Amino acid sequence: MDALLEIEDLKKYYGKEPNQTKALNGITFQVMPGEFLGIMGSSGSGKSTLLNCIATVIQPDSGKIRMKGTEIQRLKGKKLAGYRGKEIGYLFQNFELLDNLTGRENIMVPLSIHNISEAEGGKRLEQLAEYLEITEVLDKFPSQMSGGQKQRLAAARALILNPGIILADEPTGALDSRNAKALMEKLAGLNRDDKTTVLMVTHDSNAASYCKRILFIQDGVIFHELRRDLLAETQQQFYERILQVMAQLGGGSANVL
Ligand SMILES: Nc1ncnc2c1ncn2[C@@H]1O[C@H](COP(=O)(O)OP(=O)(O)OP(=O)(O)O)[C@@H](O)[C@H]1O
Repeated sequence: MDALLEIEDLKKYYGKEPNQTKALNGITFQVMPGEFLGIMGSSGSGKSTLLNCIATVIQPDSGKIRMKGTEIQRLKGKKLAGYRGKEIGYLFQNFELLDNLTGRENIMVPLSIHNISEAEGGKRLEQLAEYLEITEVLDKFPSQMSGGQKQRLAAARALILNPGIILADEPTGALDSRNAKALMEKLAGLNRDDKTTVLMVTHDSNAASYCKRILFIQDGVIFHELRRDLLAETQQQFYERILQVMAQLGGGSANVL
């Protein structure tokens, strides 16, 4: 099977010597179609920089990012807009909903940007709303919703155009544990049943235990990988392995595992 997303020797340095930060210092990995991949690491390890490079929010200094074989740094104009809007769905920590639009209108934003009619997108909207349990807030404004409802609504917006991959940056960061669990169960369900590919950055070991594979990054490089044994390992056992790696993070990659 061909990889959906390929990251090859990605580097991004901020500032100049002697005060340079090597946020990404040669990161290489692949995301296969249907994967649920987590990226973990302590604060400042380069996680958001990585996601922002994939989302084309920032340009890496060197290395390659390929989506379905196409090098995204070469995309321009319509093709770049198509990649940003249709190939990736972005889920942010702080929801990033538009306060003066209703839930339904927020989910429709990507449709109108890409000139897709309400009739065409409406059916998927209703299905997503039902699955994500947000039907009752579709006509409310974000200020009238709970944090969990806002994030599930943001997930519907990220999914409305059926993107190749969901990029989630600390999606449970602003949620209490009950809402975090509800969101992760929905994302895991979409991954399992619809084969939605998810790449998620998180600090939260509980959220990470829903992933099938986790890359741990430290000082801009990958220093460890965990893969869940889906047949022999419970989610709780995987969670405990994640905690073991996290406990050693911050102690320097040389003495880990
Ligand atoms: N625009 C910038 N200018 C200078 N340094 C930056 C910039 N953005 C990030 N950095 C530095 O690059 C490193 C990686 O930052 P990044 O935000 O990618 O880490 P992170 O793992 O996402 O952290 P957190 O978990 O705290 O969000 C950090 O040392 C950070 O201070």
